[in-house]
Amino acid sequence: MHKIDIFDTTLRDGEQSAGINLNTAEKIEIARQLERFGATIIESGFPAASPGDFDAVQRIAGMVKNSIVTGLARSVKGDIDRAWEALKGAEQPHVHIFLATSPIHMEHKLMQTPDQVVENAIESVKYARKFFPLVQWSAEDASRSEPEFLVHIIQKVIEAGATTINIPDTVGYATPHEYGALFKYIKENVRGIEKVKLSAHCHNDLGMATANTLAAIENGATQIEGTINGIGERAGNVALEEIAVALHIRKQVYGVETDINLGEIKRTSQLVSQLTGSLIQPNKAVVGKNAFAHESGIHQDGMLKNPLTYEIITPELIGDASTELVLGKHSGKHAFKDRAIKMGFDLSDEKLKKAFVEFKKLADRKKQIVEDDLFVLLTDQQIQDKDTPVYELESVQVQYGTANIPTATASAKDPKGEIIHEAATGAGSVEAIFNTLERIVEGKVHILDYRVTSIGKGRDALGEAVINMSYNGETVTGRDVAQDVLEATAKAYLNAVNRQIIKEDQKIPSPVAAG
Ligand SMILES: CC(=O)SCCNC(=O)CCNC(=O)[C@H](O)C(C)(C)COP(=O)(O)OP(=O)(O)OC[C@H]1O[C@@H](n2cnc3c(N)ncnc32)[C@H](O)[C@@H]1OP(=O)(O)O
Ligand SMILES: CC(C)C(=O)C(=O)O
Ligand SMILES: [Mg+2]
Repeated sequence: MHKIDIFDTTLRDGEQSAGINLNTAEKIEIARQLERFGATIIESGFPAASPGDFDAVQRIAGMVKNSIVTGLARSVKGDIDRAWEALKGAEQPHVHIFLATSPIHMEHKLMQTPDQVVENAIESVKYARKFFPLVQWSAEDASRSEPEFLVHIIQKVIEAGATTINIPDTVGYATPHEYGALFKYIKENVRGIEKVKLSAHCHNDLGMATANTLAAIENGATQIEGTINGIGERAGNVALEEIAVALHIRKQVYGVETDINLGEIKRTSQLVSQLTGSLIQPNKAVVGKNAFAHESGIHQDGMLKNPLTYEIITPELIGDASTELVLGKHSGKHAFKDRAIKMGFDLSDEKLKKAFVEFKKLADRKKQIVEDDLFVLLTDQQIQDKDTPVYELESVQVQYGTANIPTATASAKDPKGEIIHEAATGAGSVEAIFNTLERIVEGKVHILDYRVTSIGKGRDALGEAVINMSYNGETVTGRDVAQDVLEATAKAYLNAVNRQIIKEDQKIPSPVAAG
């Protein structure tokens, strides 16, 4: 099995994403992490682009020891001089020169003839080799270039001293078959190609960057370029974490290895996302929030019986937390029971079945079921399962008017079975209810959070109240639903108090401690 190099361009091509602008401190932090991640080469910027980029490249070059540090330069002396100034302090100074080779770029952008482009390329590479031991030359827009011209110019730049040849699919135009064939063609037709590194650089405009990069590897690429999380110009570059994991999981197919430390993937991805402000789509391969989340009952059942049924990558491989069985409306009873047990509940099969029916109803209403929701639901069954005496609301009434002090009266059965009537005022109707109920229940209540939401649409929508409170020093959540939000509020209040009473009585674990 032979090794291929990983060229990370998160700090150069990645930063070319609309809306991303990293300062030097941020670039340094990412570069340090890329070194831990195991990138062979870190492209840290474009020194001629701005004083800030120059500064970042210079500082990273002086700091990083375990990866080669490079900077980009156009095919002009001024850019190469600037790159040398920034990179001369690096352990192994490396420069990356690019020049477009496609008819459209040569004619309309560079406004040079193909012969002028060849001359220009030779001159720059020769000039760079006066300073740099390592010179990478990139044929920008290679995938839309004439293959014969590409072979000709590559031959010339190798003779001029280039140590790496890069064949970019600059605009993400190639298909895997075409891109692989281009590598094969270059390998077969350029003399001395085996003496230099041959690199792939793919963009994702047609969503084929990963497939194209793997096709290049199958056809002899010895270096691949990309970014963390696939950030970059337009639709981005190939995501390095996808390549690294694909090469690992399917090593029998590709037969190559890298120096990437797979266990650093998650940390690197999160750091890049955080510092660039570029969010990762939840279903992103390898690093998306849902990459190891299983939502449907059939999959969850399979996962519980044997994780290999639905998991080809373990989260541990990339330094992620563990697999998540997300409970939602597609979940089944196996996953529901597993979670209930993990949360410390010991319900009879019959009660579990009832709780599951309630859970399905709730899942239809709510986008996301959180641990608190499950806790409420399971404790409700536990309340019915065992019979710990609790509070029961008999009635609640509120007097409200803009000219009056809001006043609430309420009646509730206490755990001893006695009916208690109380009244209190408050700054508003809700506070009046809270104050009244606090007189009914024994113990100290402190409201931490209170939310009401409507369930359903239209004038007859139900109101759901969720109250998070501290009751006798313990944090507990209560929830209830009613046609009127004030009634839902009073019920949710007593629901929270009851839950705490039952927890204490039946030694139910608190939701925070539950797994
Ligand atoms: C495929 C890629 O990702 S390539 C890298 C792209 N990255 C960037 O452009 C980021 C940094 N760029 C910059 O800061 C600026 O564009 C600079 C400093 C490089 C140049 O700025 P300016 O001198 O103002 O030129 P501007 O960007 O408007 O135009 C680019 C010029 O470079 C020329 N050029 C483009 N590529 C090359 C090249 N590889 N070699 C030589 N010249 C080139 C263009 O033809 C154009 O020349 P012209 O001014 O004679 O028409
Ligand atoms: C500078 C070159 C290598 C590039 O980023 C591209 O062609 O996409
Ligand atoms: Mg690019």
